[in-house]
Order: sequence, then C-alpha cells, then structure tokens
Amino acid sequence: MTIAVLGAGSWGTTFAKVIADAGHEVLLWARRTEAADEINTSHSNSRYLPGIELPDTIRASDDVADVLAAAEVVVLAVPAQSLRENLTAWAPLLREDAVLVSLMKGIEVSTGKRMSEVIAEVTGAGPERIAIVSGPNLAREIAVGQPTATVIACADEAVADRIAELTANAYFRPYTNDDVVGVELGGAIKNVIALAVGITDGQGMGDNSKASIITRGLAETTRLALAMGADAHSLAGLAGLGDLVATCASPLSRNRSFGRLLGEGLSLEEATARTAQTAEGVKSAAAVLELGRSHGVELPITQGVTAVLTGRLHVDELGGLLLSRKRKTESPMKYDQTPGQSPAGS
Ligand SMILES: NC(=O)c1ccc[n+]([C@@H]2O[C@H](COP(=O)([O-])OP(=O)(O)OC[C@H]3O[C@@H](n4cnc5c(N)ncnc54)[C@H](O)[C@@H]3O)[C@@H](O)[C@H]2O)c1
Ligand SMILES: O=P(O)(O)OC[C@H](O)CO
Repeated sequence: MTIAVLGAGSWGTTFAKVIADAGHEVLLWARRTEAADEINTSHSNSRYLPGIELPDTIRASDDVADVLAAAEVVVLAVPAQSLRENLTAWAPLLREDAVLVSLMKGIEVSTGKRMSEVIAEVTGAGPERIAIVSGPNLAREIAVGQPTATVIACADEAVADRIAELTANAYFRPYTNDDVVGVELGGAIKNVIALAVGITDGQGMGDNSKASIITRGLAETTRLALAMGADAHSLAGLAGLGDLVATCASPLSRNRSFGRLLGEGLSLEEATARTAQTAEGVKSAAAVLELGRSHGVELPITQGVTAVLTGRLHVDELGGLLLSRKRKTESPMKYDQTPGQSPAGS
C-alpha cells in the first residue's frame, strides 16, 4: 500500500507519524525544500513539531509528482482555503482509483462547500473514494503519543474501515461513520465556537461562560448539521462534542488561542500576525454563517464571532449581544426542524 500525505504542517506531519507508527511507509509532501530535507535527514519538523522524533519510515519530498506517482491513499492536509487551488494542480497526478482522505476542518469561503465537496468537484472522485478524518485530535498531543480517538467518515464504510486499519495504532483509535456531512460540519464549526470560547478566556471569564458557549455552540452546530442532512449521533460523538471539548479546553488549539488574543483586545491583524499556524475558524466563520442563512438556521454564536472578525461588533459587545437575545426553551431534543417553520432558537 502506497500512502501519500500532502502538507507537512502540524497535522499532516503528525498524521504521517500515526500511519508510520501503524506499521506503514509514508511519503510526505512538504511545500518547502528545507522542510523535506530536515524530515529526511534529521527525522524532525522543527517548525511545526519541535522536539518530536519522526519515524524513518516517513520519506519527505517537495516534488508532488514524486509523492503521488503510485499513491493508492492520498491524505490532504493543507489549509482549507488553499485546497481547491492545490488540488487543481495535483488532480492530473492522482491515480484514478486513489482514495482521497481529508484532514481539513474548514468550509470554502468562496463557495460555502465542505472539503469533501471541493475534492469531488475538482477530482471527479465519487463518494466511495473520499474519506474524512475528524475528532479530538490536537496534533502535538498525538505526536508525543498521547492516546486519542477519531472518526473516519466515508459514504462507503468498507473504505472507512480500510483507512481505519491503516491508521490504528497503540495511541490512535479510529471509529468509522458513514455520515460525511455531520463529521465534516462538526470539525469545521467547532473552530468557530472555539474562537468564541477563546474570546471569553481573553476577557478573563471563567468556566461557566465557557461551558455555556460550548453547550450552546453544540446546539447551533447540531441544528445546522441536521438541516444539512447529518445524523444527530455524529454531533454527539467524537467529531462533534469530542472535538468541541478538546478544542475549547486546550491551550494548544490555534482557534481558541486566536480568540483569546481578540478577547485581550488585539485587532484581527495583530492576532493574525501573532498566529503562525492555521486557525481555520477565522476564515470559515463567515462561510458557516452563510450556510446557516441558506438553510434557515439561526447560528447566534457564529453570527457574533463573524461580526467581531469583520469589525462590525466590538469584542466587548459579544457577551452582551448573546445574553440579550430573546429568551427561549432549551429544548435540547427538538433539534429536528419541520421545513417551513422557524428553527428552534439558541
Ligand atoms: N494541527 C492540528 O492539531 C489539527 C488537527 C486536526 C485537524 N487539523 C486541520 O488540518 C488542516 C491543516 O492544519 P495544520 O495544523 O497542519 O496547519 P499548519 O498551519 O500547521 O500547516 C499547514 C501546512 O500547509 C502548508 N501551506 C500553507 N499554505 C499553503 C498553500 N497555500 N498551499 C499549500 N500548502 C500550504 C504549510 O506550509 C504547512 O505545511 C486544517 O484544516 C486544520 O484545521 C489540524
Ligand atoms: O488547533 P486547532 O484549533 O486547529 O484545533 C486542532 C484540532 O482540530 C483539534 O481536534
């Protein structure tokens, strides 16, 4: 089995290590020649995973044609907003039967599409060739070998099973799921909710505020996901609740950290300048909000975060805005919406 990972940032490199530690050889594409050289000679990626020793069964290259030549499984780990452009260049190099695995947790801003939709559109791959990995998966914890679970989603569960078999190791436990929509939305929207939690953190708020945002964030995520055809169980699982809790709780999260900087009073530009890695929620928030609008689903936290990110709301007004909304029943079991009726509020 030839496995390629495209993108040698935090998660791409860590995921290559997961596969290598599961007993397979991996080809890793790095954009920078120096990064590929360092991985091959020193077995490290000091920019993204300082102090981590990589297995020598990972071979890196900056030549994507070399990496893709025989790849039967191609793992995509570039920033969500760059996927379409990259994949358009890579598509002619892909084997016709290659399974394409997305690690990305974002929504394409220009189209509102999920990553699996972008992959299908650009490559022509059918749903049985597209899989998603999403769950409580902070790269650094996994890179040091701390145990975690994840979800591998594919419309064809036999394919999900195959990817699960390639990745399962002593510290990485994949579960399979055929709900691609739910698993992808859980991963993308939790980044936006983590920005909100980060903001409260930067403002010095305590755990009640954070728990309230996490819980109501899950409610709005679930509402949208159900309106888009997802299964509620996926949102209550690892790719929903699990990832939301990990991301919102962890100082390792780039999204939560970005929100924290905003909450401390930094501008969007200042926070961006202080963030070296990809915080997908910053760009995806507007796309998630648009998905809510087009499906008639209220997303108050996403709406507030987007307003802050676009400069239409001062960060100090976010809490007041959320608290002053019309009071509603919590109705946690009423996520399901009847078409034509206004969605349950948050
Ligand atoms: N880091 C994590 O803990 C983690 C965990 C799960 C999922 N993810 C998701 O994985 C995806 C990748 O995140 P990451 O953590 O590896 O990001 P990162 O910022 O650590 O690395 C991004 C990688 O993409 C490359 N890159 C940047 N811009 C590019 C472009 N325009 N074209 C091609 N390559 C480009 C960078 O050189 C780098 O190798 C994101 O969607 C993220 O949400 C990350
Ligand atoms: O660092 P973040 O905020 O991109 O989160 C990383 C992972 O998605 C957590 O599962």
